[in-house]
Amino acid sequence: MAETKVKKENMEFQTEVNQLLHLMIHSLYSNKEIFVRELVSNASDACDKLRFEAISDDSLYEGDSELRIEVEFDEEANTVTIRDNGIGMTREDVINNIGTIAKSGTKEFLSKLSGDAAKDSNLIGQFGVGFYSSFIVADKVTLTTRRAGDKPEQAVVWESNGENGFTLEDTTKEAHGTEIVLHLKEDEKEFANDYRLRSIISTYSDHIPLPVKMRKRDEEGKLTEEWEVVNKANALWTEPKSNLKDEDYQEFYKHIAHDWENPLAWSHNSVEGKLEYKSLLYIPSKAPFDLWEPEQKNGIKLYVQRVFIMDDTKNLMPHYLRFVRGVIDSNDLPLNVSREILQSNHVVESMRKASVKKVLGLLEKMAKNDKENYQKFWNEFGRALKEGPGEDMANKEQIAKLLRFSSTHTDSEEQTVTLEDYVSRMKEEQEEIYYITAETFASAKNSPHLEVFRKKEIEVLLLSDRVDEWLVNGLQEFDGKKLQSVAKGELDLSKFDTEEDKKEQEEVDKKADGIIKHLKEVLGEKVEDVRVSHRLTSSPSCIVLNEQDMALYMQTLMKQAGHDMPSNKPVLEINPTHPLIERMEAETDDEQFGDWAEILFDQALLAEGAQLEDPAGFVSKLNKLMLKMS
Ligand SMILES: Nc1ncnc2c1ncn2[C@@H]1O[C@H](COP(=O)(O)OP(=O)(O)OP(=O)(O)O)[C@@H](O)[C@H]1O
Repeated sequence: MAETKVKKENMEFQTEVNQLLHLMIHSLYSNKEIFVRELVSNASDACDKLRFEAISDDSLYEGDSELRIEVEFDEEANTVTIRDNGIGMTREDVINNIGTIAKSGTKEFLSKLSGDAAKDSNLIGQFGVGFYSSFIVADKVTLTTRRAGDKPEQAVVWESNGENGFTLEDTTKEAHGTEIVLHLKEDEKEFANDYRLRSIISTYSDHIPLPVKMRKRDEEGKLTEEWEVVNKANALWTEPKSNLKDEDYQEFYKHIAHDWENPLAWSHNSVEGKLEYKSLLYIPSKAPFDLWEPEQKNGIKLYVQRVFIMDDTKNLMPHYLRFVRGVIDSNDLPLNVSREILQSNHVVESMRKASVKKVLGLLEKMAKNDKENYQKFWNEFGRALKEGPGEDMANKEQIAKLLRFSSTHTDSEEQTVTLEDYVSRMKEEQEEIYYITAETFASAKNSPHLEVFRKKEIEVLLLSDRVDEWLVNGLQEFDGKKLQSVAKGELDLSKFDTEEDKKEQEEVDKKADGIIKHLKEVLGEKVEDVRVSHRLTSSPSCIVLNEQDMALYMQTLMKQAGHDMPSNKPVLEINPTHPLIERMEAETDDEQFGDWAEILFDQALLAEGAQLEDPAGFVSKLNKLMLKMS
């Protein structure tokens, strides 16, 4: 059978790659040398993958099992070459991996870029540029690769100038793995230099567990054919802590997390006894771009006896701690551990439990000793941590102490109030922790439900993150004090009332009997009940839900997302001392009263972020009233 061989073909970059390349070249000029780290990281990942696959099939090594990365340069040709004998890529892999961006959320990410180089370079850092960083310094990149186990003739060359797409051509490559030649731009010659490359490698790649080699020099300083290892090549997590400096931990973090910024904190542990493992866990300083995507790309790197097994995003950390990065290296798991085994393995379970404790302990320490950094952490990852009490009952108490909120005490959007702070400010008679949930901070802060609390100077937590309803459901109580929504159920604040207040209230209640009855008749099936409010001081009415009901703005969101929401009827509460209600009481025209009643009800729904069933009807009634006033 005649073999159809593709000689050379031209292909286009995915639109997003073009955009990213353009931005990168223009935003990252102050950080050019990171291309070495990015390419070395990829090479080391490729070696890890081969080592893992070779556990079940060691013919993949093709007789060369000493995994390594080689870095070479040619001053005259103005090139830098980075080579690995890792897993390599097939033609199809190259098309899928290089020239396209498989990351979900890429479009959204690109739309966030502002054109301001400094800001964008930060964002690009979070996104991770990987292979494309080659084009910061090169005007042509040639990548030659062959998948381990394939025939030498199945190799392929990919080439691009970063602007007009790329070419793919079949070739022959004896060694498996990948070689990348960077043809440096005229003004980036400085990188084709022995000293410069060595120093970049030792800065960024000293502690990756693989040797990075460069050509040895002879006594006269001339390059020889021999290779020497230029990084320390020790798996950082296996080193005793006393050998390591902060910078070592920081650079290693950047390598494994594909991040550019230093982490906020880390915890390095060596566990011996029943189980033996080492862990190195980091809290990043910036949320990765995919933190809110359903699936994350990076997570914890699982090693077994120093052999990389897989990036795990599900089994070694709970979902609410999905931002944690690092390495766990076990001596107890079998080398051929699979994803399925990970899901129900008691060794994994124990390591996970202990690692969660480590992370929570690390956060506790930061919250206590380094408030500024903790606030930074909270602003980036607080919403993820808020998923904790619902997800991890066993650590609920500990997580609760780490939570930060906005409250009427500060009235500021920045979440700084702890539950312990709140409890310490509770009134003597107060037994519950009051909160309100709303779609935005402004609507929480300005909610009519808060009026009486402000008057009586009782603090209320202002919750406006999407996850907050889920949080309060999971948390239920703190320090023996129940969390109570100020917008749900009958509110009894009588214990905070003076005798005089109580008497006044009774009179108001009595006086309101007539209008309450009238409103019930008019609103009929729309409401569960109409009653006098003990919540309002300056608004005429508000909506109150049952204890178990989801907040109205959440019901709206769920409906929009296509969920069927059972609609329990709400309670309308009115403030009989409000001039509007007093004016209504005096109304003798039934039709007019009906319009007022509906408007009163609808506007209370609107204030809760609910959607009106008949918005046009509401507007026309309002217009009718306005015309009468004019
Ligand atoms: N040296 C290599 N050997 C084998 N495969 C490679 C190599 N370099 C890159 N790849 C493949 O190309 C893919 C894309 O690489 P790229 O560096 O763009 O992104 P990444 O490493 O997946 O993520 P990040 O952007 O976070 O670095 C990799 O996931 C890998 O599958």
